[in-house]
Amino acid sequence: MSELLTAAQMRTAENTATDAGQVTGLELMERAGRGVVEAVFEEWPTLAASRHKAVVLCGPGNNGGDGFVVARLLKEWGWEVEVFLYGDAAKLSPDARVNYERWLCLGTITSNESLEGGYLSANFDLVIDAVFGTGLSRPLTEDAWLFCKEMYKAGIDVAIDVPSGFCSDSGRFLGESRSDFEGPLSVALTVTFERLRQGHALLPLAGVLRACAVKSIGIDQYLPDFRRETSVSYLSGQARIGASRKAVLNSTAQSSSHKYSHGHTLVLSGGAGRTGAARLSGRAALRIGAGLVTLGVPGSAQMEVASQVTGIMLKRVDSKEDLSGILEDERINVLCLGPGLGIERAGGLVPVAVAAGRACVLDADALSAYEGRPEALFDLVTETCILTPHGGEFARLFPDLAAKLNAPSLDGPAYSKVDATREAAARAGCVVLYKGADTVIASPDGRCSVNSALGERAAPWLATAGSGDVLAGFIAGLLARGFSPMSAAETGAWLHVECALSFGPGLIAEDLAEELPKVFKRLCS
Ligand SMILES: NC(=O)C1=CN([C@@H]2O[C@H](COP(=O)(O)OP(=O)(O)OC[C@H]3O[C@@H](n4cnc5c(N)ncnc54)[C@H](O)[C@@H]3O)[C@@H](O)[C@H]2O)[C@@H](O)CC1
Ligand SMILES: [K+]
Repeated sequence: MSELLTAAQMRTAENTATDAGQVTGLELMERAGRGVVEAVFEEWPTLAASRHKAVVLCGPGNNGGDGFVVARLLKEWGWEVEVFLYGDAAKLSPDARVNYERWLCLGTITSNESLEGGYLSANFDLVIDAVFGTGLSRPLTEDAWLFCKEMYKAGIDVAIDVPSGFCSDSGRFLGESRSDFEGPLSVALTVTFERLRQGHALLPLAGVLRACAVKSIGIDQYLPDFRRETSVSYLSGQARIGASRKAVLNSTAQSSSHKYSHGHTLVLSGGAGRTGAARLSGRAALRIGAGLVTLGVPGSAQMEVASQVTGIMLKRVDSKEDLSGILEDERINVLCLGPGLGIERAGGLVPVAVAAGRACVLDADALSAYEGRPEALFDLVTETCILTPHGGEFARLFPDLAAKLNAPSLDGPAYSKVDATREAAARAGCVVLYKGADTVIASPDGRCSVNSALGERAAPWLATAGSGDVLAGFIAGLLARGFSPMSAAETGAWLHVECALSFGPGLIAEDLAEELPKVFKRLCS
């Protein structure tokens, strides 16, 4: 269950299932409502044991329909339930209408005038959001916002499918940000169906969700064929590291093969006083399993680096010619450039490094050196390269994509970080890893993954100086071990978060690579 779905993919699956006569929309709605109640009792078992008071806020579409089902089921369970409706009951979608009428056999619809003045927070144990789901196609209208705002102010306990107002493909709140609500936005439990939606893994929505439950509504067989290139994988949870990757990682701890059979990574360092970043990358590459790591250092920094490293070799690299000379050694199969490299030095060395045809991680200054002339970089790089920009570097290389991503989203589905990273990879012609707590990795052929450090994998302490240098080193080390660029980026990013979670708060960048043995031991046991 590691794929993320777009609203369109889910809708297609639902339609295929109903067109095939396997199930009706009404039955799917019943299963969805039942799934929500099940998830609530699983999350808070004490709620199942006694009577409580719930309020369900329903919208005009099928999300609202799910809400009417939940209201009925909780009422039948013995709870006190109130229901609010946004919109005109006469215009409800047909399935929602059926469930609205079923609800009216058990209860009433409370007038929306009661919503104001803290009514929700004062009167209910559980506030359930069934206003809008995956059908939200435009920013909330003013009256829709007024309705939803009361719910946000009270704090949403349960959001059905997606918290209302957020786009389930992009994780973005549609429209301009609301100056009349300052949050904090937080949703205790979000219940969705069959798979997480893409937006559940992306910021800002992913930062709002405290827990997500995924419930089956029996249409798994109608979901897209995830072996196709259009799917987006979700790298989260303990089970996300595939058997083959695990085997290779396992061998890093046990192998008796010759060091050169595990690859040789060359990390290029900046000058005196700026060598720490490359040292972090080098150490990370070594820890993750590169057989050998060499730091390419300018003469002025040789003493500084020599006094700091053990287990890593040093080579003097002052010029392009020095680098070309070193690369005559064909056992060097990976280069890592950027951390602490300096813009000027990067501008000189990147073309030589990339032209050597080895696998290549380009990070930090190796990317910033191409600000204003990104095409020059895209002309150079090949499919053996990986670009690992953070937000600022991404905007330097892909200013138009960054602008699209940052512009207010006026239509759903909104342009997402997945869209931007995929476009970037296609344009650059290589794997792009767009960093963040919601790291997105895309390859030029359209394959894409999201690696999350949010929700159950939240590791805010990972946002520490030097953390990105370690990630570049992890990826370089995995490339040295023979991982493909996409696989190296995915596995490196996943392990990066695992190390942070394993270490916990107080982490500094130096700790990340040192935590790897513990993470490997757990993975391989
Ligand atoms: N289609 C199906 O078979 C199933 C759908 N399910 C539920 O149905 C939801 C999707 O249902 P819908 O496609 O009906 O969409 P929604 O219920 O999410 O919203 C659509 C309704 O909201 C209105 N609307 C959209 N944007 C608005 C805005 N900015 N301001 C005011 N009104 C706006 C639309 O006019 C429409 O009436 C899912 O999220 C899920 O909860 C589940 O019941 C499972 C089965
Ligand atoms: K909702």
